[in-house]
Amino acid sequence: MKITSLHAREVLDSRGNPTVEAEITIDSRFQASAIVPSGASTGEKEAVELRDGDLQRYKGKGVLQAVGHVNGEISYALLNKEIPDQAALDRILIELDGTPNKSRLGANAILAVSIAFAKAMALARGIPLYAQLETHDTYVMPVPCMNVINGGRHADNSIDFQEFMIAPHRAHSFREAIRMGIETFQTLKEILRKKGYVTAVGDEGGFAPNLSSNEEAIEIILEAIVKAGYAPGDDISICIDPATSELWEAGRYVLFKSMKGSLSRDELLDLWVNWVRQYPIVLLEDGMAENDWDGWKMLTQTLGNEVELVGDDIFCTNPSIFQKGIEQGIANSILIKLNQIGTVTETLQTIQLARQHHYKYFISHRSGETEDTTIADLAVATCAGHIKTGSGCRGERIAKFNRLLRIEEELGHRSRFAGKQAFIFS
Ligand SMILES: C=C(OP(=O)(O)O)C(=O)O
Ligand SMILES: [Mg+2]
Repeated sequence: MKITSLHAREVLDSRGNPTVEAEITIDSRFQASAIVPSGASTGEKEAVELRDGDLQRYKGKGVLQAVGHVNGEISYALLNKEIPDQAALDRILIELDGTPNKSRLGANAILAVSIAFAKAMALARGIPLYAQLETHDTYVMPVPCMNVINGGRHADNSIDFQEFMIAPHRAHSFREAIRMGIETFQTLKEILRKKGYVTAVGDEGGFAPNLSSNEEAIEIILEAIVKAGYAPGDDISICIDPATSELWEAGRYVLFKSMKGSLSRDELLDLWVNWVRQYPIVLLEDGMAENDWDGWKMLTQTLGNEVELVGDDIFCTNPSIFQKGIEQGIANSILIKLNQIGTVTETLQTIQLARQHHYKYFISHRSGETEDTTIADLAVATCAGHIKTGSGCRGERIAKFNRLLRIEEELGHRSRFAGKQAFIFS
């Protein structure tokens, strides 16, 4: 296989910020493109997203340097060379960059090329992207964990915690799960409207009302589940990502939006214990901050046998940081975001590590997304069992749901819906 053309350009993500799109042609015939997403509540150890910093363009957020690296150095290294597979391509990109965090060429430049190559290889082999990423006889369709109430950095409202998701797990298929989730989402909208709350949405498409407390977010979602005709816990459970690294300040958790006060790690732990025992919560992501490893250990020791504890900011999809976390008994699940690490190969390595150590892995979008649907294929390819990709009213999130609906139809009897088993304690 030879890359016969490679071109990048600056396009926009769902927040209207520039991002990198790369277009690759293999053997002059197979052309594919990929666009990288972008986070807002990013982990400190994520691979570096290169931004121009030129305040005259897009308030410093342009990505022309990263685009230039694809069109210049990266093209020069790749064009017309024999590249047998993804691992070989990603090795060249990593070595060319030469830094531990992809800060020279930019993880946005590198990942766009890495994903576009995977797609072009799939075309060249005449197989779907999910089969190119991992080939199995049968696949697992993921439970869509739909973020129906947004807070934290993803919405200008009164809620401290970033994501309140519903997981419609008691379904026979992905198609049915989506219907259950959307019915609940639309019922939630009616309830919010009747209570006089705004029904405008946050970055990931969940509603962003000014609720009176963080608990009210859970209570109102439970009300919507019941009103939509489903049983909380049996049919639809709740997942939360409070994104607590954003709250961590001088050794305390500052709830700056709701109570203008702060909690110690023991107090925050108490809050999670109460919530997990009181509500049908099956998954808690980033329940402690990335720089609070002691808090994470306490959280895992206390709740690690009751609920899926997902590490996002603390692991950054990075196999060596994750390895350390495993050794220290932190979490029982890892969030997977391709752009936190910057290549397809390293993402798959991290997933492999999770499998070896019996951790769950949860595939995720970013709060700044695009029409690129690679994560839908990644979730199916790796039989991850669950995916979070927003809610039911923003095109860049719906694009992933629609891709999953098409994959399920295409696979027919070669797929089964994950159901509640997707979560570590079902
Ligand atoms: C998706 C998330 O948000 P962001 O993309 O802003 O990091 C997250 O924190 O899990
Ligand atoms: Mg998170």
